Amino acid sequence: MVAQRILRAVIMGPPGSGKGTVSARIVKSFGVKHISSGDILRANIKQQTELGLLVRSCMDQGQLVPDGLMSRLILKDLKSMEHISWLLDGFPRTVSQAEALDQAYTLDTVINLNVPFQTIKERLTSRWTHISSGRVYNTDFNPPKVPGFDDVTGEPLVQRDDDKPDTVTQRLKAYETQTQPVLEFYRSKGVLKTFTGTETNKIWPHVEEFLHQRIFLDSQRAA
Ligand SMILES: Nc1nc2c(ncn2[C@@H]2O[C@H](COP(=O)(O)OP(=O)(O)O)[C@@H](O)[C@H]2O)c(=O)[nH]1
Ligand SMILES: Nc1ncnc2c1ncn2[C@@H]1O[C@H](COP(=O)(O)OP(=O)(O)O)[C@@H](O)[C@H]1O
Repeated sequence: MVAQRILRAVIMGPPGSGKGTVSARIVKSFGVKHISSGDILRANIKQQTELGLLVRSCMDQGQLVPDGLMSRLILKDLKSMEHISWLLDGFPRTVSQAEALDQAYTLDTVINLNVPFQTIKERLTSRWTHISSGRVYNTDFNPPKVPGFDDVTGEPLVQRDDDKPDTVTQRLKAYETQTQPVLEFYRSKGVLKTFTGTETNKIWPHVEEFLHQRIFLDSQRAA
């Protein structure tokens, strides 16, 4: 099913909560454009752009990239997508970023994946990533068909530098102090929808059902 109207959505949750995995399913079911801030930054690092050189050390240390830079980057991208439904993943991550987004767009919904930190730590150390597409695998949960290689391109997979246990701890701290307040920001606007669990396969049917209803209700209202 393709969304009947332009959908403006954000997916949130701690690092490793399954944002990328759930986003891929949303793209497949609803035909929206997935915009992942982490994928955009990693592509810049890989291509050794000026931006890539600037953000590399922040990311390696599990710290957030400065707000102004991040907001300019994402809002510029969104400008070229006025008539496209999108799902933002990894942005906003601070209240300042949420305010910058709020000044430019009204969101339909914010999907929040609430997964315990202990579950996350185990997942991230076994995450394998195809950097240029953002596709993620996991040695237990969704292993690639050929170990170490991407299913679609056959290119090698890598373990992200920031998925090392120490850096994961740093990223979870950054999430608690800087990103959790964003949940309150969206709760007060009435757009936050939280899904709690430890397994993506159990969370996903609820997300899918919610989005079906959301899109259906909105298109009825617009009619
Ligand atoms: N064991 C397990 N791993 C999962 C589950 N859902 C996602 N993963 C894996 O956990 C890691 C983090 O998921 P990802 O979607 O990249 O999370 P993000 O950091 O929030 O975008 C990846 O290696 C996924 O393949 C799950 O339900 N169980
Ligand atoms: N909106 C953002 N603001 C600041 N830094 C960001 C943002 N998005 C991504 N980053 C940087 O990129 C890193 C990786 O982000 P991401 O790929 O979204 O990780 P994960 O999905 O595992 O949480 C973050 O730890 C941070 O350094």
